[in-house]
Amino acid sequence: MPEQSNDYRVVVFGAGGVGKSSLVLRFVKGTFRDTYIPTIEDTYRQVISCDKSVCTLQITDTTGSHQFPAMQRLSISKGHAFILVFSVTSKQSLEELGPIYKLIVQIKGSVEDIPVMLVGNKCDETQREVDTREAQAVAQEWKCAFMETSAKMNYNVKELFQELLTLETRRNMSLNIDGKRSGKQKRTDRVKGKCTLM
Ligand SMILES: Nc1nc2c(ncn2[C@@H]2O[C@H](COP(=O)(O)OP(=O)(O)OP(=O)(O)O)[C@@H](O)[C@H]2O)c(=O)[nH]1
Repeated sequence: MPEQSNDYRVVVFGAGGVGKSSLVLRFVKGTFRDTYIPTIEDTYRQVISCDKSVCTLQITDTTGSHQFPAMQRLSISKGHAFILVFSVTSKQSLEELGPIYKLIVQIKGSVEDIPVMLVGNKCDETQREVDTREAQAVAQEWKCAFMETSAKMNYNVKELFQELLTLETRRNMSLNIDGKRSGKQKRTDRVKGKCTLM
């Protein structure tokens, strides 16, 4: 799918089977499947309203299997916002996000300038390995937002993408107020004004 210059690019990372594709498919198509089909990489587009115009949310669902470091770096370089997904049923899936978070910081400089959401999916499951407080503590340490979701029950899915846009809107506003815009920040400044899902 060709990229367009006004695309706002969101990249979804996380270990295999945590529910990345399920979250994206629930959001974009409103569907959910119980069967597990591992993803190589898929990209979806969703039109969103930005102020008085529209722009496109481009969502890249990455593979949960081993992704080549060069591919990971490329996805991060091109991304404007990131969703880091783990499953609340797997502590290991939360731990596996550590290296990807560090790579984002390394490539982007700081996560304070870009919207990053830590997401605990499968919160409908009762057999938890990660409780909410534990995940909140990680999010605090990483200076990013946190949300629990269930792609299965359609819980907090739309809210997750809306929150990401709200973070971006706030970031733009604070940049406007400060009047400071470095070249790097300007590159990610794709959506303007108040952005909402259509
Ligand atoms: N209970 C529950 N199961 C879910 C949820 N989201 C996804 N699943 C199930 O978890 C399995 C894996 O979901 P996927 O969306 O394919 O996971 P993924 O992270 O995209 O996996 P990879 O493509 O390997 O990276 C599937 O069987 C889904 O039905 C959820 O919110 N709750």
